Amino acid sequence: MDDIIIKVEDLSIAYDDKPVLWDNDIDIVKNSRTAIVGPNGAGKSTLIKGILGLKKKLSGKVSIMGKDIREVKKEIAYIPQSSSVNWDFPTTVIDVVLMGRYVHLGWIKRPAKSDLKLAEEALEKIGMLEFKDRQISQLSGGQKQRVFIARAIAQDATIYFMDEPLAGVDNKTENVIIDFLKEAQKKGKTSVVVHHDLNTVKDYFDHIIILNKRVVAQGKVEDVFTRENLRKASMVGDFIV
Ligand SMILES: Nc1ncnc2c1ncn2[C@@H]1O[C@H](COP(=O)(O)OP(=O)(O)OP(=O)(O)O)[C@@H](O)[C@H]1O
Repeated sequence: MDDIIIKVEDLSIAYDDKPVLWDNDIDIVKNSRTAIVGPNGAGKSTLIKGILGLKKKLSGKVSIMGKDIREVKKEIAYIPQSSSVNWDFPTTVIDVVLMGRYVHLGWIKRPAKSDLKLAEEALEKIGMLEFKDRQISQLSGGQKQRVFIARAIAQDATIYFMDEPLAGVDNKTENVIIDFLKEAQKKGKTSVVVHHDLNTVKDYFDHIIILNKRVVAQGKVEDVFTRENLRKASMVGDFIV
């Protein structure tokens, strides 16, 4: 039996009385690289927000590492959809990465030299150290996404949630992100990633949740990533599994 790190029971979420997730039971396997796939409007972002307690539930229960989200916040890194972030906010690259350290700071709430060192190392890892004093508004889409990855690296979380981190990024950034996910897995971490490109699912992930308001299938990529399940989620298109 696989170890379950996130357990979702009976989760339903609605916007203005319109249900977007309905009665979902989901198990996320510890130390997996799990993709969430589904057509536009399937509720993928809403599922992540529901798990993280950022959206009010109509019903349901979520436990992470056997606990309520409020007790395990330090262990969780969340990279939201790039388009939902206000990139005009006046702040520098290094300050964004340092935010990853804030969950670890005590009541004084000021990053120490060691935090700065970790933030710089994270930027170095993703090839962005030379941009550390730049305003985030002055970065390309791929560079912005890499800064978010650096923030997640600096946080040193146990579970990484990413909402379409590969949307609109260049090849180099895509490789940086996938290398990060694979390296994190080697260190025992778990990642849960909203993903659009069905052609790369098999290379990038080992587990998958196929969603269309309800979970159509979940499990190992090799077992459930089938044409039949994609069809059930209305998302085969011209894709051949
Ligand atoms: N703040 C909101 N208020 C009202 N409706 C919303 C809100 N956010 C999302 N929705 C609706 O909920 C449904 C699910 O949205 P969600 O963003 O979770 O889907 P998704 O699967 O992530 O979609 P995409 O692949 O297009 O990003 C959609 O019909 C969307 O229009």
